[in-house]
Amino acid sequence: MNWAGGSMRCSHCVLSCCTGWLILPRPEVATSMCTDGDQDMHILAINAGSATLKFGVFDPASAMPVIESTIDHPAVDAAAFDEIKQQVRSSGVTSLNAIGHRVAHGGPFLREAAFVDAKVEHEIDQAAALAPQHNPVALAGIRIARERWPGVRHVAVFDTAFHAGMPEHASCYAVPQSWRAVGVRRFGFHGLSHQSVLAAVSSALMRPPSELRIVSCHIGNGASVCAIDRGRSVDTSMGMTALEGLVMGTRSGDLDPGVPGYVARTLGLSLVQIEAALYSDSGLKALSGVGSDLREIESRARDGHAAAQMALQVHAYRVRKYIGAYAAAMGGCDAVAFTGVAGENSPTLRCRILDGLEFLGLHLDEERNRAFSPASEVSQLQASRSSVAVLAVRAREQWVIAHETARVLNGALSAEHEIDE
Ligand SMILES: Nc1ncnc2c1ncn2[C@@H]1O[C@H](COP(=O)(O)OP(=O)(O)O)[C@@H](O)[C@H]1O
Ligand SMILES: CC(=O)OP(=O)(O)O
Ligand SMILES: [Mg+2]
Repeated sequence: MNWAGGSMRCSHCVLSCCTGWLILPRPEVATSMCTDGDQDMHILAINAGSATLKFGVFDPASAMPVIESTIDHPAVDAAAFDEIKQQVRSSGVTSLNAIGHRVAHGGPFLREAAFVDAKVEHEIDQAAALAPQHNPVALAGIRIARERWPGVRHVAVFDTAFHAGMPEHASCYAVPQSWRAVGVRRFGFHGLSHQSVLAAVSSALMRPPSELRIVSCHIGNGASVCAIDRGRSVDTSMGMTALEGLVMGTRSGDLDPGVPGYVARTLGLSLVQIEAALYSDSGLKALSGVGSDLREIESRARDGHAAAQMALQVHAYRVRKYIGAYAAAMGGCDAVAFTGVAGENSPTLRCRILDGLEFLGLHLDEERNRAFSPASEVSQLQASRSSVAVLAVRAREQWVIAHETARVLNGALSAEHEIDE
């Protein structure tokens, strides 16, 4: 295997021209060719989201997972890890080189993937107030995994890292200096997903990241849009917390900052109650009245359920506004990409969102849109007359976690090697 400069390089992988960026091996050539005779490496990647727990075992030299699976509830507990361990065992993997954990918020100091030690654990814990639905769960996962696989190294991989270089005009809130001094600023999330969209779009369009202005839309239970300008996140819809931006399964997204004060005074709600309502009882769940699952809401809307139809319109309108705003932020847009479980699986969602963006030169091909299956990894969905590419991309967060974990592991191994010499 070719490891250079602490990041993975392989002559058979796509995007090898884009040194320094995530390189996704093409499935048809990656398996075995990239290993160059070295022993297989097995990395378990764990991605605890707000609605689902996804995991996979990867050999970082291969695009194909050894196993990849989703547990359809967000609980990260002993039972979930029994299930993971059992699936790892039945896949034939007998030992793991490392375990990578997705951690949503790295706080102000953790700007890249790192081994989990006491200091890193402390920072993840400190950032829990900024990601209350995610960081405590990730920490719980790290602690259970440490018990289940003693002796294996654990790496934390952060959603916020991809946005760490966001320009100040996008990361800054216009609030008093004393607030900014205690860390009130925008961070952004879903970085692993947006990072893999960048690689997939670049590969599909056969253009390097340095030539592309991409609006990446990650839509699952949590959802965010990212403006990726020539390889760099220059803005994203989530901010200091994962509450800002799009309408989500149970989260409100953007809100007039005057609302919390108003409902506190008129409804007598405490800050804790307001926060809980904005995280867990808002979004599609509040608007539709039939729960937070987009599949169910789309089905009810088809049957004429008025609140479900309204919820879908508000949801799509918010995404559409961000696409327009980010095209303006980047001075144009070459590609709009959809990823995340809902973004990949729902052609009607993509259609609703893009309806009205023809002024950008963006035209969807209905047939291609309907035909996309996440099994095909990435597909172009634009009509031939469209000057903006439209893509659906299978989210590869677990793969990015494994890739980053391997990078940290190999960095440490080569440092140990240098010391030995
Ligand atoms: N086929 C589908 N069509 C539309 N939405 C879907 C489909 N399958 C799942 N979803 C939505 O995706 C959500 C789960 O998204 P996911 O990205 O796994 O969640 P998380 O935010 O926990 O990472 C579900 O709650 C559901 O609303
Ligand atoms: C940050 C976030 O909302 O993540 P998820 O979509 O996995 O819940
Ligand atoms: Mg997720």
